[in-house]
Amino acid sequence: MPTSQELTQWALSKGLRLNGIAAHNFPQRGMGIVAKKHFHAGDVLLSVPLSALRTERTVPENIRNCIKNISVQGLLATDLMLDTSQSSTLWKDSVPTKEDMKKAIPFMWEPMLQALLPEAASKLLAIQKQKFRSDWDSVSAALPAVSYDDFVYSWFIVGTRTFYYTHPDTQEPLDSNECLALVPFADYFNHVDVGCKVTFSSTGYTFCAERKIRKGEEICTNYGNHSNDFLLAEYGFVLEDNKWDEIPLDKVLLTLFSAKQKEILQEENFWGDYVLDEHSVCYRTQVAVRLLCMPIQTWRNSLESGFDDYDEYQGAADTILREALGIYSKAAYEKLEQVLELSAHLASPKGMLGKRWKQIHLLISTAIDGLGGQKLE
Ligand SMILES: C[S@@+](CC[C@H](N)C(=O)[O-])C[C@H]1O[C@@H](n2cnc3c(N)ncnc32)[C@H](O)[C@@H]1O
Repeated sequence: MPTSQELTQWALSKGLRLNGIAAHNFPQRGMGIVAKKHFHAGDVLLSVPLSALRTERTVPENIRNCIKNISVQGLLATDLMLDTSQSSTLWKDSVPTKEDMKKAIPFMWEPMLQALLPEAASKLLAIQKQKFRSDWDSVSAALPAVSYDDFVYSWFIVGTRTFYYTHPDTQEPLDSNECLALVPFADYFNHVDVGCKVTFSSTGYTFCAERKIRKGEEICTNYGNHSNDFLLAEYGFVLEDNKWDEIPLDKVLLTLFSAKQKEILQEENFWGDYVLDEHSVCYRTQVAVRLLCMPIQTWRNSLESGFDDYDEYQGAADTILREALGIYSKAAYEKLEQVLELSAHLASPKGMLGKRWKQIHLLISTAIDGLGGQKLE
């Protein structure tokens, strides 16, 4: 693993401007960025010129031309995998190893562990599998000597480290999933729910302090307002404190509605996408559940005038929610028990899955308590 000084020198040689920050190894999080001095809100921490980026256009033509129908992530991964240039060795040596990734990234887990993922993470995994399969088909057809294992590793190194990027010449981008760039050194920033300010312009990326930062503190960015299920599936970790966390409720709620009620909710655009966050169930959920306890015309009138949280139907709506959440809570508890039975040699996935199911169980229990229900085990 290169030293912090070596990485600083390497970054400077690529034209980056570091203002009192350095790469640093943090326990449980791998490489991150540390403040070497005090900062005030608004201070510039790091500037990265466009010339330092790895984008679709920096991939050598011989690679670009020989692979058909590949995503930008797949193309960057192929380039990274085949890159033996001296100038990127140091950065390549600083990113997590294949073994680290195998422990953290659910895509690389064995099916028995994948089956223990929460619903939202599992759905994301299914999408990844489809996207990866398509890229792998294209790469293996063009470059038959490439190893599957190496490509999976590179694909996730890219997936966990890219920033939103569009070339200055690009008009309106069609698909934001294809607007990607690797930003070496800046990709050492770890994630928090509210991170330092990142701006992208025609000259590159600028990272600024969003608050006072003390010397010695870790400085993080925000990869997006993601739930912990998203972070788990896409990045291989979950946050302890995450103001954006939420869990889907469709599985326990959709079955409660009759065909007629489903039709009404679909007509009014309130069918599905029900979620629970750390405060309460979402507005969509409240509206839909009211349909289960209100006369249809009263429900329609309320839809126009706005639902009053404390009207005469609140108690009935709470009872329905309490029962549905109770079922969810029991299922979460059973999953947690299954996770706790996993063998000790699976410590990393076991720890992460256990943490996530505990968080889910707590979210549900807190919501039930908020409805006046009994505290759950
Ligand atoms: C963009 S990289 C950040 C640098 C990375 N830590 C490294 O060692 O190179 C994203 C990866 O860092 C790790 N990471 C980022 N934020 C984290 C956090 N808050 N807690 C634990 N791991 C985190 C995850 O492994 C994630 O896939």
